Amino acid sequence: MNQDSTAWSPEERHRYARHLSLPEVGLEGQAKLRAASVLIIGVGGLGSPVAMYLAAAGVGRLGIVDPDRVEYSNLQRQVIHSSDRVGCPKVESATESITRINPFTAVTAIDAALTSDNAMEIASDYDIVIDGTDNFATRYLVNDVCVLLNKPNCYGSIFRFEGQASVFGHSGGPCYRCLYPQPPAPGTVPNCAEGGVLGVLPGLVGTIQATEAIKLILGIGDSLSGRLLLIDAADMQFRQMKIRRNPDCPVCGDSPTITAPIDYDQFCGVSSAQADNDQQSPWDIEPAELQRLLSEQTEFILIDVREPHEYAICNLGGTLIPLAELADRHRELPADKPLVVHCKLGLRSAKATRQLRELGYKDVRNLRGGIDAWSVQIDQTIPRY
Ligand SMILES: Nc1ncnc2c1ncn2[C@@H]1O[C@H](COP(=O)(O)OP(=O)(O)OP(=O)(O)O)[C@@H](O)[C@H]1O
Ligand SMILES: [Zn+2]
Repeated sequence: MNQDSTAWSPEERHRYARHLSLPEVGLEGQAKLRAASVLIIGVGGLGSPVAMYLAAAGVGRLGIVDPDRVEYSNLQRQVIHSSDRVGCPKVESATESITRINPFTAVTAIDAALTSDNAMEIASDYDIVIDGTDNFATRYLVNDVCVLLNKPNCYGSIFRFEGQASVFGHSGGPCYRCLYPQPPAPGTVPNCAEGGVLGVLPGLVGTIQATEAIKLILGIGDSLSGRLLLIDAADMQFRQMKIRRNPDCPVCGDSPTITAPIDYDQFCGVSSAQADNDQQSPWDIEPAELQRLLSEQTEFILIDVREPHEYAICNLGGTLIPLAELADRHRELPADKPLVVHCKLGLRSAKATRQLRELGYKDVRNLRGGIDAWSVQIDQTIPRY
């Protein structure tokens, strides 16, 4: 404990009054909270409620790490940020909010990504780590670092209406790798940007992560270590699954083979997927070239393979045939005219382009980077979503 636990200002006593009257917390517990330090990786959907509640609860020192800037599309769920902070570094915006909530909480803001090179050094300075990130490479990194440093990892993840939470690497309990030894194949699990997410869901999951951290600090209750909580917000069902430590786990098992952070992009196949993505296909068309075709009134058919609800957000006026319907509806398309296919980011339309070529359409091209690239490079009035 880095402070005299009996020295409390009148303001602090007043601020924490409802904790002080709770026998499980009291002055002793509040002193534990004040002496504690928690590292929050990512101040997005999950990290927002985590940081706000830990600050409000009186955790003495918070570290926040995130390389991102606040965007309008974040504000539907990332409640630590506000409209006037769009464009600001997320850690800067979060620091302001935390300090406004509780000036007794010290904040270390790191405006950078947690990587294999910096993670051990950053995490070693904290008692507990909270994973508020949205990608598999970082989840495995956070997991391994926590196991290697023997720090509990309060984990949460969200997708659409569903969430998960657990505590990994705590007093002999399992780790994330014990539960998921292998990452999913790249591109098989859509992220929130592609799949969408109910705005309130990270509030639900993030507050569970914050609750687990507070319980660990206070040494009360039964933590989620060894249990995976599965939340379905649509039906409001909470289920749990027992998870056990895997003695063959490469990081927390009996004979670990991972003794330092590895290359997580490579482990998750991100680097090769990125390389494939970066590699220009001979069937690609750049936004500028499509713009030229449109302005020269060249005869071609523009096809949008997104979903109707995406088309309603913004469109380039193309014919809407969602990718899943293409096999049935391709006959609507003329076989003798050039086709340009697009979607949001260029991945679904790359599949559609392949599919149409296999079906015998000879002149089919894919808008590289999708309507998102069009919005950035050609027409900023088209909203990015
Ligand atoms: N390696 C990392 N180190 C630090 N922060 C990370 C890392 N990887 C991801 N993050 C952060 O985790 C946060 C996750 O938040 P969230 O999933 O709500 O989405 P987002 O990336 O802001 O939103 P969207 O996907 O809709 O654009 C983001 O702020 C992101 O920058
Ligand atoms: Zn493990």
